[in-house]
Amino acid sequence: MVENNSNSFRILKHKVPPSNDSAGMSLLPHTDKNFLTILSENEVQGVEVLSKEGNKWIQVKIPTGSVMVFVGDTFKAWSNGRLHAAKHKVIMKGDKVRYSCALFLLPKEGATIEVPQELIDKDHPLRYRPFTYSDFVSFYTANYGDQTLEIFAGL
Ligand SMILES: O=C(O)CCC(=O)C(=O)O
Ligand SMILES: [Fe+2]
Repeated sequence: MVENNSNSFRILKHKVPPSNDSAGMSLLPHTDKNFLTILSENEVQGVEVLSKEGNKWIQVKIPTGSVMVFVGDTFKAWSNGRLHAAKHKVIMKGDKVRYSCALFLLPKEGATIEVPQELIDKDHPLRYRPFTYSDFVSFYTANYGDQTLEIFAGL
């Protein structure tokens, strides 16, 4: 599915918040919709990740020379929900601009995202119906919201 896949590369500039005392929401809470994201940042941190329990935002400092990897909703679906797609956001504080580079790995065009039989058993019943990434993204663009994957493909 990810063999001969396509990728999308993005450089984001997060501006300094209006006053040094204020903290600015620079990217709203979301899960990535793609398969996997590889993220690097300059020395200006700002990513916060929601704990799996959903009750705590954790500030993340990506060590210099390292990258952060996010499981996207598509990978979560393919794994039958065994992998967690962490919700994250960007909060800007201080007086330095943040630059981040993100490589978004997308499923092969037209590929059906379908849970492999090996990942389904009595303790892990099938949680997601098969879908294509482009249908999922179209649904997401038309219905921005929190539980997009569950609403779109959840069983
Ligand atoms: O800019 C960042 O640090 C995060 C970017 C991000 O989460 C995204 O583009 O999906
Ligand atoms: Fe993201």
